[in-house]
Formats: sequence, structure tokens, C-alpha cells
Amino acid sequence: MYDRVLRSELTQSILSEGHFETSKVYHGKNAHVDSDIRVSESAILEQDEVTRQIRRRARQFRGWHGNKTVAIQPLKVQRYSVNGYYSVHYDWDGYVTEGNRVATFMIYLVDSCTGGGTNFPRLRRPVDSRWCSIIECEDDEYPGLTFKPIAGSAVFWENMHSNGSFHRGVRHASLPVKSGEKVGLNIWLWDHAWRPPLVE
Ligand SMILES: O=C(O)CCC(=O)C(=O)O
Ligand SMILES: [Fe+2]
Repeated sequence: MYDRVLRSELTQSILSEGHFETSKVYHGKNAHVDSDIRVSESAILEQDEVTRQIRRRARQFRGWHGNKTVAIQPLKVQRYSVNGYYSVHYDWDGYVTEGNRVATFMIYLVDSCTGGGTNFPRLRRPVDSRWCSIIECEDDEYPGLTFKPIAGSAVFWENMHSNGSFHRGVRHASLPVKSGEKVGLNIWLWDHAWRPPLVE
């Protein structure tokens, strides 16, 4: 979890731009709306100086193996209203064989909600209570580790093991928003050179 990665002026500029549409679920090149899996609205941000700088910074912060073949995908803003959610999934795509999403930044832009945490059911919650400002410590409604949406902060994780095999430990969900609104900025690192490893 990274604190204050985005200033609020940038958030305002991002939010005023978006052309939101009902979010789809993707399998390779196929995409469809499926409210059993995902209820939110998304907008791909146009390229401008702000988005260019954010993408540059995300790329500098973290290359995949320091890899020159990693690109930052176009930035996507996702808005959840009451009962909006995204059920458990992986960010890697098991249907493609050339290139994949090797890592994810999830930046919270608007946190005026209850619920709406980012939940990793297979990760263990740390016991040290100092984590409790950023992770859910009181609520046992969902298994595993849940990051609270905190505007301006980011969660970063890798979607692959170092040999390029899919990391199944980072299965995650956006928990249902109970009240208010949550908005997140998804930044995905796409490695063009990724190929399925010969051994899992
Ligand atoms: O909004 C979140 O907390 C997670 C979003 C997510 O996992 C995704 O869009 O792939
Ligand atoms: Fe995801």
C-alpha cells in the first residue's frame, strides 16, 4: 500500500474527463456485461499531459523484472455506486498467449463510501495492529486481507510468479459498496514479451 500517490487536483482533473460506460467482463478479446460478476461503470482516460505523467511514473516505479517490454495500458477509471462490486478474479488473462498483465496498481480516487474494499481472500491479514489504518481489522465478513479504499493511496501487486506463471494467491475482488460511492484508477502493466511458461 502506498500513501498519497495522487494529489487531489489530479483526481479532479481525471474525474471530470471520463466518459463512463457499464463495465464489461473480459476473456481474451471477448467482452460482455455480466452483472453476476461485475457492477460498475468504467471510463478509459484520454491521453493528455496528466495521464502521460501518471503512466510514466507508474512505469518508472516498477518495471517487470526491469523489463523494457513492459507498457502501461491506457488508464481506466472505475466507479462503483451502492451495491456495485467486482467478484473474485485475477487480473492476468488465461486466454492469451502473447503478452499479459504482469502487475497492477489500484489507486483509490474517491472513498466516500462504506464497504468497497479490495479483498484478497487467499492472503493472510497481518497481525500487527499498525496495519489497521489501511486494512480491515474489525470486519470478518470476508476471508483474507481487505484494503480500505483511501483516496489518493494505492495498492500494488504482481500477477505472475517470477518465472511468468500465473500467481493464484492474488485472486481479488472489489467488495460491494454499502453506501456512497467509490472510484478507483486501474493501472495495469502489460508485458509484450510474456509467454506462458513451460512449467507452471
Ligand atoms: O476496485 C477494486 O477495488 C478492484 C478493481 C479490480 O480488481 C479490477 O478492476 O480489476
Ligand atoms: Fe482486478
